[in-house]
Amino acid sequence: MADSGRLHTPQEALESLSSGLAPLPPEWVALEAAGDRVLAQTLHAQHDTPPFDNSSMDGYALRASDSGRVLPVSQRIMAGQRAAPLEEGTCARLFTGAPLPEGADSVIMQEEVDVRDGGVFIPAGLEPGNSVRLKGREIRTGETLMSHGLRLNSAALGFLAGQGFDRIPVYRKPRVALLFTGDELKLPGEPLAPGQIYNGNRFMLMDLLPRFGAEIALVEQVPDTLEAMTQALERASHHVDVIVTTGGVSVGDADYVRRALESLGELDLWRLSIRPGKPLALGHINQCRFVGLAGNPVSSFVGAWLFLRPLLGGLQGCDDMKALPEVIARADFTTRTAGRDHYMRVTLTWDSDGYRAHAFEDQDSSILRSCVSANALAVVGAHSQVSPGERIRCLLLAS
Ligand SMILES: Nc1nc2c(c(=O)[nH]1)N[C@H]1C(S)=C(S)[C@@H](COP(=O)(O)OP(=O)(O)OC[C@H]3O[C@@H](n4cnc5c(N)ncnc54)[C@H](O)[C@@H]3O)O[C@H]1N2
Ligand code: MOO
Repeated sequence: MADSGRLHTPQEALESLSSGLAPLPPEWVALEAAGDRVLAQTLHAQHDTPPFDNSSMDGYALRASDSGRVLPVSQRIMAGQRAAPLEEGTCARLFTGAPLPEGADSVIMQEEVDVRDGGVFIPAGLEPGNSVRLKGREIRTGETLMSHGLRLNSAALGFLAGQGFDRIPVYRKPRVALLFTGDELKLPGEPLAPGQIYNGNRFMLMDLLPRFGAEIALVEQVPDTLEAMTQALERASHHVDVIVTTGGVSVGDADYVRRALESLGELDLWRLSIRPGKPLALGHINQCRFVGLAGNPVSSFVGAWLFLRPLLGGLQGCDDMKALPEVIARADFTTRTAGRDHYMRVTLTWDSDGYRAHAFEDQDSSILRSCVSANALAVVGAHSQVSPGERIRCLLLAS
């Protein structure tokens, strides 16, 4: 049972989330579907890359010791062709990526030669190895190609393709249920009656969580009753790895989420000493993790970056997602905080003095506009003051 009396630190929330956290089972996926997935095995090079010595220039291959004279051209080699051994005292016309013929040890680019009747004049002093990309220069057979836990970016996919991998072992994506509370919520396209608003969190989280590797398996608008929320949580807990709710975790008369959770599982922690996002609730129903984000859109947004990203990262076996990258920036604003640490939405720009942080003027947790241009969260401790030019810690919003 969570201690409802005091506010918890973000560190305590992260510790609660990481307790018993293990990657989901691995699965094999096609290379083209492996972008942003996390490697479930360390992979080793299956062959040397490049697989053969080849030219890095359009030009001529020769024995470096033959430079300083006119050499007849004995063959022409395009990329993708097989080369014959280089005849003594000749050169081979070849192009970038073409295999170096056996016997040649050097390439000269075509701009540096003089093509004459009967051959090509090669200036003296050519060094062996010139403009040659040696077999295995990038990686050799058996060397570690990529380590378990790496999140695969576009370059990694290209590199794996270069090694001939067409299927990749990755951790299963966490399946997430998104449950929205709030009888005032409608969907864009529907008319708004007095007192109603559109469900912005739905579209924000459906876009954001897949960027953290989640598969959105269920999206539901739950009526504001204890029974409806209990039933929705119960149903979802059988189908997903993580249930995310927004709204209904504070102290209002319609805030049923915690009670519904406690009737089915455990509330591990409730309320953080942060702004925005104070009423965050963490818990579980059997193996299914529960994260109750505060309903204010900025509270949901910030809570997703600070707590759902590391949780989803842990379920995918990715250590890099445990914490957001940090930089120090100079504040471009003045602020004074009360009793909670403030995660201010800022736009970082770079100038000759380093990073500069511009804060959106209205930092209320209902103002999602403050997040639209934000690329970082500036962390300002409780009971403190920031003046322009002061150095502040900023967490980069890099998924
Ligand atoms: N007496 C107190 N009142 C409140 C406290 C408190 O400590 N004592 N905490 C405040 C803080 S801080 C926050 S944050 C909010 C969060 O409360 P809930 O998580 O219960 O959220 P709701 O009350 O359901 O909604 C808050 C606000 O956000 C709007 N909302 C909700 N869902 C969505 C959505 N999907 N898309 C767009 N907007 C949404 C909702 O209409 C409310 O305006 O509680 C404070 N109150
Ligand atoms: O904690 Mo609430 O998110 O400040 O408004």
